[in-house]
Amino acid sequence: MSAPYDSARSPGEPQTSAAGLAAGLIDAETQRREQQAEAQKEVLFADELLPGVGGEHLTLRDGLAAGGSVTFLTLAALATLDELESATLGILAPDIRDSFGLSDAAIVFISAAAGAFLVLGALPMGWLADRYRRSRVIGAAGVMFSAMVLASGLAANAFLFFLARFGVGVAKASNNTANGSLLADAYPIGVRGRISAVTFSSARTAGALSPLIVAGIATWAGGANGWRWPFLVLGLPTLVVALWAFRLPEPQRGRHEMKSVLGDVIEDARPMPISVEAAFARLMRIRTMKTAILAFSALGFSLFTGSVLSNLWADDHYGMSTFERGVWGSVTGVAVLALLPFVGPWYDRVYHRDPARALVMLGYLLLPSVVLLPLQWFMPTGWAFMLVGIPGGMLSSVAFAMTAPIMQSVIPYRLRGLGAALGSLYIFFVGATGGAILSGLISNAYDPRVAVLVLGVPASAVGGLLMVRSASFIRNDLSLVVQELREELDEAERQKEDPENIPVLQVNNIDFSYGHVQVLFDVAFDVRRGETLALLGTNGAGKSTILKVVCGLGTPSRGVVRLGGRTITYVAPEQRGRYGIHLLPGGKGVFPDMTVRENLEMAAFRMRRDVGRRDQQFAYVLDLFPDLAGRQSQVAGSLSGGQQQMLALAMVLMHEPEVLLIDELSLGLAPVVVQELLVILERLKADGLTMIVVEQSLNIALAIADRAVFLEKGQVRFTGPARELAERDDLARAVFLGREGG
Ligand SMILES: Nc1ncnc2c1ncn2[C@@H]1O[C@H](COP(=O)(O)OP(=O)(O)OP(=O)(O)O)[C@@H](O)[C@H]1O
Repeated sequence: MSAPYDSARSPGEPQTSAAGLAAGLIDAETQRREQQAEAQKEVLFADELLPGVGGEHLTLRDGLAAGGSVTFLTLAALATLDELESATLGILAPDIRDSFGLSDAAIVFISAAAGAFLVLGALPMGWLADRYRRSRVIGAAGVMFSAMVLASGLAANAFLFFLARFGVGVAKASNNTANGSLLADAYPIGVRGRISAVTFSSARTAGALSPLIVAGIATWAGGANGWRWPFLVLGLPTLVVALWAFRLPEPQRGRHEMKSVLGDVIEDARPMPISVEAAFARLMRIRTMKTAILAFSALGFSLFTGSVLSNLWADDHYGMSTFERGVWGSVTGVAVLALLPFVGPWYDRVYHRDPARALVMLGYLLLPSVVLLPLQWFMPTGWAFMLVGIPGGMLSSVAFAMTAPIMQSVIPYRLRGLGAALGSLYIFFVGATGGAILSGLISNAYDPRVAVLVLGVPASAVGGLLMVRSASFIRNDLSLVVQELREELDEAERQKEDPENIPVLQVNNIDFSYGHVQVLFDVAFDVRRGETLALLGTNGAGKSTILKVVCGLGTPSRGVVRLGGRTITYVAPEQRGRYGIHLLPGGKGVFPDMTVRENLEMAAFRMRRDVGRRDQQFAYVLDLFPDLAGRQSQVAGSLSGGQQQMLALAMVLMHEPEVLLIDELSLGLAPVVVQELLVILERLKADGLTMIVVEQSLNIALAIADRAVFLEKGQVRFTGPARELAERDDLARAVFLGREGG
């Protein structure tokens, strides 16, 4: 790779001075930034074309009817039953400690780790939710939850108890990921706020009742083993609901977005598996999502530790009794529950008119705490302290309840499970864990009040302001959702009209960035079966980057890659390899200390179980490269540059590629070697192989390519027959200049 080349200068005016070169580079970078700023500003569609915006306002009843209320009731029941046992570890800690002969530190460790397990489970659950029938994932997670809760009650020793709690945490992670994803596809966009509010209320109520129920069952059972009974009693109902969940219908992914934007639902009968890495790379490019996650992570610093710190302060500073603090906790809990029935419908109404406004309003719900917190913590009496604390707590909690609907609207529908997992990782690991550690340290060094003032107040301010800021991105992010859906519809229609003529590879509307630097802008081209396409362009134009995007080594921030009509944008590189996309990278691509034969055997590793096919492929490759056939025992590092390039090509061919991507075929090779390589490529072409060849030399490209794509500064400037490019003086000259300059 090399720095951008100033293609505007003519061959007669070489820029020899360092200052001239620097000026050229600064110029090129300024142009790129302008291009990037322009691309990011772009809001492509009017508000009423965005998913879930405009049109008729839906009642909750109509919304639920659209997806059948069974799904909602089952998932709300699961979330609620999960919460019913949430107080077990807290309430029963002394009994469990005595029963297993543990120290205080050990039981505290098990309780704290149980929270972390929930976060650990988010990733696998999200991954499963994006790949498989969600009803099965939810059913299996429910059965696992139930079994693990029962196992907690039956555990014979502390280690088994710990393992059971690990299972409970992991299984519970399905609530945020798989359940959320299923709800989003089961019910229309217009009721997401209300659905989330009702589920949240129901789970919160169960959470509030949990201590009472757990303590009640343990007391009723009595004795040294009384602590085991709450687990045994509360584990069973989940099993019944989980078995029922297996039967829930599986709605098509993204159907409500499709209906809202396209008025129609497109079937994707054979969706490709999604890689976690690509999904995360794509998700972190959704600016609304990124900012909202950061907002809630910041807020986590005050949200998760607020209650503990307040209780400590109420006890130490105001001398409030446990009972008084209990009453206060319940009043705050009830106040949140009282507000939720209003906030769900309110969110849905505002979002329906203007999604950006919904985010601004959520940000505003978080900001009053900036004033209320300091006020609360300097109150003269305990009761005043409690009373002033209630409104801030209420507002933050209801804003938190609306995280799910926000995420569901901006995350691409194929990535909902992993998107929710990413959100959980940030919010709980950064917000909750980071908040807990810092609050603990500050609180120990000073007191809880200092911890809240130093941490809680800025966290609320940052959280609220980030939320308000996220509002400025949502139109753009939703526009991208619309654009992707429209592209899918166009493609579905094209495939229906002409099913015989689907390009083997499609690259559509691709934007790609390295960090914050965007280097591809709206790149699009097709490759037909058996065709050879040359990718040409100035240095640094983005040719190698396109190959990375096609073979999965880079995830685009926008756009689609398809293989044989199937979307592979988020498919892992090794999986793409299995589907037939292979890259021959520029530079040395062999193991220098191994012999030629060993190199080829490494490449044939995949076929180790199919000896017949392996031998056949060996024969094919050795026939193509007779020079290598005679050097099989020679160490690869001792071959000439050209022979090494041939060996690298032979190794890629051992994988039986369907689409072969070749980066810089002729780089650093003598013309005579390049000629030999061209003869081989001709033969591969005759054998029907589809190829994309990145080339600096126009002559070489013209010699092998049927069609050419010319790139400049990350944009396609020309697509057409290769010989037409040769006639385009302006572009052809840039390639030659690039060659000279590179
Ligand atoms: N890993 C990377 N991190 C950051 N920037 C990168 C990275 N790789 C490439 N770039 C930049 O991305 C732009 C496109 O690079 P790319 O290698 O795709 O261009 P190219 O057309 O293949 O050029 P060349 O023929 O010089 O290799 C260039 O500005 C380059 O500096």
